[in-house]
Amino acid sequence: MSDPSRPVRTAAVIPAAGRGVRLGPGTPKALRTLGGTPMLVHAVRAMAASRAVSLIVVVAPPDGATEVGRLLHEHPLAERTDLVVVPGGQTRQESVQLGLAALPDTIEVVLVHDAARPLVPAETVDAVVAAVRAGAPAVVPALPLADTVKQVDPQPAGTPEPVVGTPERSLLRAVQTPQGFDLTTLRKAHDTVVEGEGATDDAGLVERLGSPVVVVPGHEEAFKVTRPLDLVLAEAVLARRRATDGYV
Ligand SMILES: Nc1ccn([C@@H]2O[C@H](COP(=O)(O)OP(=O)(O)OP(=O)(O)O)[C@@H](O)[C@H]2O)c(=O)n1
Ligand SMILES: C[C@](O)(CO)[C@H](O)COP(=O)(O)O
Repeated sequence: MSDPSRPVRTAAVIPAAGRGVRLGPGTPKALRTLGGTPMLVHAVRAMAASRAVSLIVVVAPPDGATEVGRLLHEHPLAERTDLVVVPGGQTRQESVQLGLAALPDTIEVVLVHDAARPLVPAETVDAVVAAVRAGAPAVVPALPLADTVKQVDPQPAGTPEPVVGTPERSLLRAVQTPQGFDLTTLRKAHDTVVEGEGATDDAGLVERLGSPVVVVPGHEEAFKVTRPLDLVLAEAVLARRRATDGYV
């Protein structure tokens, strides 16, 4: 177990290079506004709200790094948090890899947080950091499922899909971000696991190395803005926070 009084340099990589196809046509998802403020700015503030995080690397749309840099300049953070913007790639995995490449070797713990989860509370971020600092090489926040899940035999659109199984729901968790890692472990995972091997999150890459991954409690407000209805929910959560918590 590490000495909790020793400062551990912690960074956050925020992949924000996706287009947001499922949200519908428009500007890249991370730049769409929530309560008048770009989703990305909310996500950056959520990471900076954790006192552990001293560096944030934002991975911008490949042709949008200058615009994102300008935008973040207009929404400055407290002085204790450094900010770097790098251009992203064609897939989330590639974008995270580009973000990791921008981290100095002095960083020991890295969080990877979707720009598309703008409302994650600071307590969730801190719980992930604490679990990595306590010795887990990979930590994911997650929640139990509300729905029953069926495994199907996929068919072309319009054809009913035969059910082939019903996994035991109590054993399943819906995984969120930020996911936290010992930086050496995550770099090794990204260097080792080839794109397209089916990992849809960073912890999935670490699992493929055979390294342990643990779950800590996630939060309902850490949901991913994926489809139009998610934006409605996000606006409502934000309005409630602004009315009750003085959130900006
Ligand atoms: N090439 C990509 C693709 C995704 N992401 C980021 O990964 C996070 C999670 O992805 P998701 O919510 O699925 O975003 P999109 O890929 O933009 O969504 P869609 O699949 O609907 O286009 C987002 O913050 C997104 O910006 C990224 O940095 N680079
Ligand atoms: C990383 C993630 O947010 C964990 O739930 C998720 O896998 C990203 O989903 P995507 O739709 O594949 O970008």
